[in-house]
Amino acid sequence: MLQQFYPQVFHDFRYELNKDMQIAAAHFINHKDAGQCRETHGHTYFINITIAGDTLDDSGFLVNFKTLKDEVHGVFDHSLLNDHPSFADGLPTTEMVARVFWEKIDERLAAQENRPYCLQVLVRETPTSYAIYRPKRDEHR
Ligand SMILES: Nc1nc2c(c(=O)[nH]1)N=C([C@H](O)[C@H](O)COP(=O)(O)OP(=O)(O)OP(=O)(O)O)CN2
Ligand SMILES: [Zn+2]
Repeated sequence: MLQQFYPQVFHDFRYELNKDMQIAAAHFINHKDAGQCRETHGHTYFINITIAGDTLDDSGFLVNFKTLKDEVHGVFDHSLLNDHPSFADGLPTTEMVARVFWEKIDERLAAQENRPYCLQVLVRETPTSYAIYRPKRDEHR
């Protein structure tokens, strides 16, 4: 599958993991330049999340894969993205979706003692369109 090709992030952490998931969600882009996307429509979003760190927790996990699924799928699956406060500006574009997912994941990871980092969130909105959010080094909490 095309979705199984991922752009890589270069880093020097000891461990890296990747979590894939899909969510079904609707959105509309509230902007004059959005064309047909101003109307509410749905996508199956394909998401790949890259986490890295030097230390594992006492279960031997960098982060539990389930934690990542809970933060994204658990919150956004089968929803209208525009209804979430994170998209109050009315612009749940692919780029913004990737950034919002990164913010939620990074906040959760900041609470872990072993402190893994989310280095990349890839969001594929259609078979021909995807966006990536990669934080700047000083952007982590
Ligand atoms: N930079 C962005 N451009 C567009 C976004 C976006 O989020 N960021 N979104 C849209 C639409 O919401 C649409 O869902 C995706 O657009 P597009 O890739 O053009 O969809 P198609 O399936 O029609 O693509 P084809 O390759 O032409 O079949 C628009 N732009
Ligand atoms: Zn769309």
